[in-house]
Order: sequence, then C-alpha cells, then structure tokens
Amino acid sequence: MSDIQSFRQAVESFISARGWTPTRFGRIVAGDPLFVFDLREGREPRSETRTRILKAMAELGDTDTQAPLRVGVAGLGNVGATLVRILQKDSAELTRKLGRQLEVVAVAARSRSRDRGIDISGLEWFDDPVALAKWDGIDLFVELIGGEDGPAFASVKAALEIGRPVVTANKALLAKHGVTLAHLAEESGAQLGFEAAVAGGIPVIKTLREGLGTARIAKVFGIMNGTCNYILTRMGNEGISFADCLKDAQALGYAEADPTFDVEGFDTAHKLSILSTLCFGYEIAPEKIRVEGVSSITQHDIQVAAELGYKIKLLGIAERTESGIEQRVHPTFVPKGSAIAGVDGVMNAIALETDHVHELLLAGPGAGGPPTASSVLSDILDIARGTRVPPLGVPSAELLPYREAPHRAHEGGFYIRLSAKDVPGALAAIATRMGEKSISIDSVIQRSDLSAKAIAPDGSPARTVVMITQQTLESSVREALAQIADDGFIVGEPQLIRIEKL
Ligand SMILES: NC(=O)C1=CN([C@@H]2O[C@H](COP(=O)(O)OP(=O)(O)OC[C@H]3O[C@@H](n4cnc5c(N)ncnc54)[C@H](O)[C@@H]3O)[C@@H](O)[C@H]2O)C=CC1
Ligand SMILES: N[C@@H](CC=O)C(=O)O
Repeated sequence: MSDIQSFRQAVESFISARGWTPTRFGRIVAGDPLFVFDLREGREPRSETRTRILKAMAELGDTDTQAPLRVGVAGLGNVGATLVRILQKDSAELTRKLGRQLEVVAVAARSRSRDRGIDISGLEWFDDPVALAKWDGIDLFVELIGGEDGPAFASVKAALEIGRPVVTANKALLAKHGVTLAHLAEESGAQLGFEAAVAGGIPVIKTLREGLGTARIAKVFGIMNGTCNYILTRMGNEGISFADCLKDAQALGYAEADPTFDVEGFDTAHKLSILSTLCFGYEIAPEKIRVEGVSSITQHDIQVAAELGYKIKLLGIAERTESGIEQRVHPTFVPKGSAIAGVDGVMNAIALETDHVHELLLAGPGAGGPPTASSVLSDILDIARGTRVPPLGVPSAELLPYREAPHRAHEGGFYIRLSAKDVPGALAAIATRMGEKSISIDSVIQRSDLSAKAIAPDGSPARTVVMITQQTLESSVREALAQIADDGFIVGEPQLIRIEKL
C-alpha cells in the first residue's frame, strides 16, 4: 500500500471513528497529498495538507500520533554523529519530555563502515540522501551534510516537496536557497527548522522569530563564527600561530569541511544574511555583503591591539538604514572592556538593538558537535509538538525585495600595518600622503621586537610600521594607501582594520 493510500486510510478511520463525514478526498497537487474534508458535519470543507491533518489529529488526541516519530539523518559527521548519539543515549528523557518517542530509524552518509562511536547496525542505511528524504519509513528528515547545492539541496527539496518536515544546520544552503525552501515548506505544509544554522548552540532563530516576533529591530551584530573566534583568542592568549590554531579548530569539529568558508568570512556572511532576513523582513542576500576574513591577521596585529586596549574580533553587522539594509563582515578592533570583547574561544555572541527591549546580547558556544546537535534537537522537538511558524518569520511571499543601502563610508579610527622599505625618506613620504588626505595619525608604532623584517623584491630591507588614525573616512585611508603603494615605499599589501567604539 502506498504512503498516501495508508495515510488516507488512517484519516478515514480517524474521521469515521468520531462520526464525522468526509466530503472529498483527493490528491490535488502532484506530489503533495492535499485532502479536502469536513471535520464535523455541517462545517465548511477545509483544504488541509497531510502535516496539518496530522497536527489536528494530534490536538484531538488521536493515539496514532503518539507513535514514535521516525527520524532519518543524512550526514554523520561532527554534528550528525553527535545527534544520533544523543538521541540514542537520552531516548527515555526525551520521550518523557515529549510524550512521544523519538527514534532514529535511518541514516545516510558516505561511508557505511567508518567508526563514529555510534551504533548504526540496526538502522536502515541509504547511500543516497535523496532516497532517504523520500523514504516512507520516516516522519522527519534531518540534513547534516553541508554545502549550498548538491545532495544537501536535492534532499531537503525532495523532503519538503512531499510535505515531510526538515531540520537542517546548513547555513550555506539557507543563505542561497532559503527563500525557495521556505516557500516550498509553506506550500506543502511541512515545517523547516534551522536553529543550528546560526551561532551553533545559541537559540537565536527562535528568539528572533518567536520571542521578538513583533519587535522592530534596527541593528544586529556580533561574533558568528566559532572557528575564527577560537583562532583569534588562542593567538592572543597563547601566542600560537594562525595555522596551528586552525588545525586545532578542525580537530575539535568547529571548522567547515572547507575552512576557507570560516577564515575568509563567508560562513559569517551566510549567517548574517539569514539573521538579517529574520530581523528586517527582506529576502536573503548574502551576495550583497562586503566580506573580509581573518586570514591576514598576524600576531603583530593582535599584540598591538592588546597594547592599545583592544581585541580583534570578526564581526558580522547588519543595519536598517533610511535607504535600505547595510551588511558587512570584517575583523574589528573592539575595546577590551566591551561585552563583545569578553566573548572568547568558540563562543559566539549576537547583539540586537530593538525598539522596546532595546539592547539584547545572546552568547554561547557557536560551533562543535554537542551545542549544534542541541539546536537540531530543539527543532525536532518543536516539529514533534506540532509548533508551526513561517520559517523566515513572515510568509515567504511577504518578504520584501532586498534593498541594498549605498555603502556608507565608515568613519572612525583605523589600524594600519604596512611593511615600509628601510630607506631614507620612506616614513616621511608615507606621512605626507596621509596628510594630503587630511588623515591625522594618533600614533605610530615601530617596536623592534614586533617588527618582522621583510625584504622587498628589489632586495632592500623593510620594517613593519603600525599607524593608528584618528576619526577619518575609510575612502580617504584607502586612497592614501594606494598612493603610498604607487610611490614604491612599501612591500606587499597593507593591513587595514576598523576600530569600533561599540
Ligand atoms: N561543525 C559545527 O560546529 C557546525 C556545523 N554546522 C553545519 O552542519 C552541517 C554538518 O557539519 P559537520 O557535521 O561539521 O560536517 P562534517 O563534514 O563533519 O560531516 C558531513 C557528513 O556528511 C556526509 N556526506 C557528505 N557528502 C555526502 C553525500 N553525498 N551523501 C551522504 N552523506 C554525505 C559525510 O560523510 C559526513 O558524514 C554543515 O552544514 C555545517 O555547516 C552548523 C553549525 C555548527
Ligand atoms: N564552522 C562554523 C560552525 C558553526 O556554524 C563555525 O566555526 O562557527
């Protein structure tokens, strides 16, 4: 018997057991089991999707809906394997909380034989995540593969198309296809949960969508990548090299499969674009974000920042302005005493500026198997309980077309590090170019213990010079640096980092 036939039979017996009259059953839209029926005699017929009927049955106390919720998990890496472990280990506690058993019944991954420290012997195995997503034996599909397209997109789409609820932790997927997937979910009546996609274990999606559902949000900013924050913190506290810190972050399961996404800022941009949509109600637009990563940050930058009373953090910032939304991701000097500076290691923090609550800071572990699996679990629980919210906070058809604010020139202090050729007149020429653009220099730092000596291509020695500017326009600094480079007094690319007061 097909899935739809057996479901139809279950609905028929459910309705007739209550003495109600079904008026019409039919599969109205291909691939979407939509039924029209009267809940009670004399009432208007209603169009309902399978998921809504199940929810109605659950609310009316139908015993079938107390059957185990059968979960299929695609991707058994850091997050997937941890999720299966928790679901198996805490099964009794979860059943008690939910009043219904949660059971992983099937998995898909690349290697069946790999030891992941979990027992998958009794579970149905799928080589193809799409086949798992469509399989009749599951009630809920969890995607933990990663990647913006490929099997992640294909499987999530396949599940939503047949009205099957989905939970994913995949921010790259949501940043690119979030609006399409939310629309599909709304059409088929399936829930789409993605709490784990932003800031790991911090319940920021639920906070924005539900807790702050009616708030008007002016600005969202914060630390959204655990790998980068872990690297910057350890470089600062222990003097360890960038490369070694990244290796450790990978070993701890914090980094993306391709860590370029972390260290070049793209992962933060994906998360920021999702938050931005939840905060401001515009379509998701990661391609509109100006992104700078942390791969060029050196020990020198971190130590000078510390001496000046700052820490370097990779921030994602999105703001509502008169002319649209401004979004940017870049390393930032933040004052040591600020709340955001106290967020170290793998911790993330999301700050919100709202109309009535004013300022809100959510902090917690932003990456790693257990915190991320915990957020995945919270979505599973919501779905099992029948909680229903538009995935992106407002129905996808109500999202506004993205309006990009013209990039406002950042005005503030800047940290500039450059390798100046060790020749007479170099520093004076640099200072002249700055002066021509009306840039006032607050301090120039040339410490011999920090000044790595470099060699220019023409063989001349070079010396690291750091300058801190007073309030100035970013465009002026960039123009001055371009002229300094043209003058031939520096080697390589200058480092430019914004100083924010916060
Ligand atoms: N690791 C973390 O701290 C966090 C990860 N995420 C997201 O969670 C997702 C999973 O992340 P991780 O577990 O860290 O990744 P991972 O790389 O450790 O695991 C990915 C899993 O997907 C499987 N896979 C890859 N291609 C497949 C295919 N074609 N068919 C079947 N299985 C396939 C792999 O075999 C592996 O089991 C990603 O979207 C990631 O961005 C989100 C928040 C935090
Ligand atoms: N690679 C990500 C994982 C969580 O989203 C990070 O380091 O934050």
